[in-house]
Amino acid sequence: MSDKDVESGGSVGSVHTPTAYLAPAGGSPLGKTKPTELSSKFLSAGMPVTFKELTYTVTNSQNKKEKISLLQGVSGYLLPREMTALMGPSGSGKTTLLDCLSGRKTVGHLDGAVAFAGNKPTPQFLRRFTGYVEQFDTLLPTLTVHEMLMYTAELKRPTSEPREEKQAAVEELLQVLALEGCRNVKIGSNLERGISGGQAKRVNIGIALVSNPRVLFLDEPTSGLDSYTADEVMTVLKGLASHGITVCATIHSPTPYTFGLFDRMMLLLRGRVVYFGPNGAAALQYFQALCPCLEGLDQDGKKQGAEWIVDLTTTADRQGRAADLADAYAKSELKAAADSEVERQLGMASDLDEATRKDLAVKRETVTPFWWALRTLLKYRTAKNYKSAEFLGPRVADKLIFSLIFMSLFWGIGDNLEANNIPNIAAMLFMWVVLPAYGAASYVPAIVLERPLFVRERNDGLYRVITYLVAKMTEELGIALVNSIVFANIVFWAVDLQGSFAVFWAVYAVTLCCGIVLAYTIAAISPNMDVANAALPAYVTMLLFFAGMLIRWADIPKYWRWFSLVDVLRYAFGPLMKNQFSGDRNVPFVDGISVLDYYSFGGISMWGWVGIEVAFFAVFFLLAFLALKYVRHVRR
Ligand SMILES: Nc1ncnc2c1ncn2[C@@H]1O[C@H](COP(=O)(O)OP(=O)(O)OP(=O)(O)O)[C@@H](O)[C@H]1O
Repeated sequence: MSDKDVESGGSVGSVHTPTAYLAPAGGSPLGKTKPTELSSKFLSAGMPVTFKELTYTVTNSQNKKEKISLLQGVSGYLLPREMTALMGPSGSGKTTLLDCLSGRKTVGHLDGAVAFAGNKPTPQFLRRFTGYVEQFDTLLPTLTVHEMLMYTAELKRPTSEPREEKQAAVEELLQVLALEGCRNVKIGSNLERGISGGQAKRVNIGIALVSNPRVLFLDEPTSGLDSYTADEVMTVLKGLASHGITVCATIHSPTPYTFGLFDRMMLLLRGRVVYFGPNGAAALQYFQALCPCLEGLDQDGKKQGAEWIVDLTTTADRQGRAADLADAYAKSELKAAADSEVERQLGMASDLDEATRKDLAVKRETVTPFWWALRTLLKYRTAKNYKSAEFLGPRVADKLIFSLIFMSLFWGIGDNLEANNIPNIAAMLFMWVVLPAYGAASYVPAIVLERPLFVRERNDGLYRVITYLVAKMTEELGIALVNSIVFANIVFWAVDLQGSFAVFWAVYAVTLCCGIVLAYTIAAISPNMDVANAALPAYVTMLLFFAGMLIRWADIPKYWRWFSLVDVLRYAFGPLMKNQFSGDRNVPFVDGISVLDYYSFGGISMWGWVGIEVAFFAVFFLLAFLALKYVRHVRR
C-alpha cells in the first residue's frame, strides 16, 4: 500500500515508512525531549462530519411524564486535519452531542441529520472507522498496560499485518503517551490498585489510536492528567489531526497551550450553540464584541483566552442569560457562514473518493474474522484468568467442598439396594444435579460486572456478540471439563455407585454447562447483580420441585405437568436414576413397585434424555446470545 492509499483512507496499518510528523507548526512549546510524534503506522485520512439542526430529546429522569431537550437545533461540522473543541459548562450537553455524532446514544430521540462525508453512517462504519475515548475507563483489570494495547492491536489492526509490526505500533504508543514506565503494571480496579487514573486515561487514548480511526471523538481526554501530561497528550492528538484525522474533543479547563492547539471551537450552553467558529483570536473578538450587550459582564483582566470565555458564558448562564447568548449567535454572520458550509458539505454526498465510498459501505463490523478474535480473546483474557486464584476459586472450591461432603456422607452406600437405603441413593443423585445448577451463581459476575467493558469493546468493533459468547463459554467449559472429570471420579467410586461411570460423568458435565449458560442468560437479562442474584436461585429452586424427586411425576397436579416437561433438571436426574437402578438393580421398592417405576423413570431412554439436556444447553445458549445482543442496560 502506498502513502497515497493512506491519504485516501485505505486500510491502515500496513504503511511502514516511519514518517515522523506531528507537533503543531513550530514544534511543541514545551521543549520536551520525549517523542511526541507517531509514525505513519497511525495515519488515516479523516473525513468531514456534518450535523444539521440536531435536537435530542429524552424522558426527564426526575419526571417520567416530561420530555426534555438536551440539544436544540445544533448545527456545525468537524473537518479532517482539524481539531475541534466542544466547550461549555458542566451539563451543557457536550457529551450528549459527542454521543449523538458518534452514534453512541441508545435512548432518547434524535432529530436532524448527522453525516460522515455527506452520507448517513451505518453502525458498522461507526464501529470500524471511528474511535471514542470515554470519560470513564473501561479496561481489562487483569492485563498489563502493554498487554491491553497489544490485545486491542490484535483485534483492531488487520490480520495481514505481521505481529512484529503490531508490536512496533504498540511500542510507539507507549513512548508517545508516556506509558513506558508502567508498561508491565497491571491495570487493576477499584478493589485492586493498579495504574493511576491519568495513566488509565492515556491507555484509553492509546486504545483509540491503535485502531487508526478516521474520526476520533474524545470525552474529556485531559481530565485527571496533570497540565504537563495533558499538554503532551493533546500535542499527540494535534499531530494526528494535522496529518489528516478528524479530531473532536470535549474539554473543560484547557491550559492556554492546549486551548491554542484547537482549530475550531463549539461552545454550548443548555444544549444550544452560543459560538461555533475558528478558535483563538476570532473567538475572543466575538465574545468581546458581545460583552457590551451583556451588561455587568466585563472581561476580567486576570483571565485570558479559554478561561475568560468559559467564565463569561458560565456567568451568563448562571444569571439566566444563556438564551440571550444563543439568540445572539443565531443571528450572527458566523452562524450564516456555518449553515452554508453545512449545506455545501451535505451536498457532497456522492462526490467521494473510492476508499471513502468503500469504508462508508463496509458490511463487517469488525476488522478481524471470528476465529482470530476468538483466538485473541482466549490468548489474552482466558490465559490470564486461568492463572488467577480469584477467577478459579469460585469455580473449583464449591465442587471440592461438596465432593468431600458426598464422600463422607454417602461413603460406599451405592451398592446397598435395600428399600431403606434407596431414598439415600436417590437423594445423593438428586443433589449431584442440584449443586451445579446452584453453583451457576458464580458465573453471573462474569457478565454483569464486565458489561461496561463489553459495551465499549462492541462499540469499538473489537468482536461480535457471538465471538464474545463463544470465548466466554470456551473458557468456562475448559474448567467445567476438568472439574467434571476429577469430581465425578471422586464421588462415583467413593459412593460405590452402580451402572456406567460415563453416564454419571456426562450428566454432571452437561448439567454444569447448562448452569453456566443459564447463568449467562439471566445475567444478560438482569440490569444489575441484585436482580441476577435474586432471579437465578429463584428459577433453580423452581426447577427442583419438578425434577422428579421432591414430588413424583404421577403425583404432580395435571396443571403443573407442563413445567416438569420443560424442567432441565428432570432430564438430568432421570438418566442418573436409570443408570443406577436399571436391570436387576430395579428392585421392588414401595408396595412391590420397582424403584424406577416408583420415580416414573422406568420407560425413559437414558442417552435420549442426556440428549434432551444437551438440547436445553443449545436453547439457553441461543437465549444468552439474543439477550447479550438485544437487551440494552447501558442507557446513555
Ligand atoms: N434523562 C435525563 N433526564 C434529565 N436530565 C438529563 C437526562 N439525561 C441527561 N440529562 C442532563 O443533560 C445534561 C447534559 O449532559 P452532558 O453529559 O451532555 O453534559 P456535559 O456538558 O458533557 O457535562 P460534563 O462537562 O459535566 O461532562 C446534564 O445536565 C444531565 O444531567
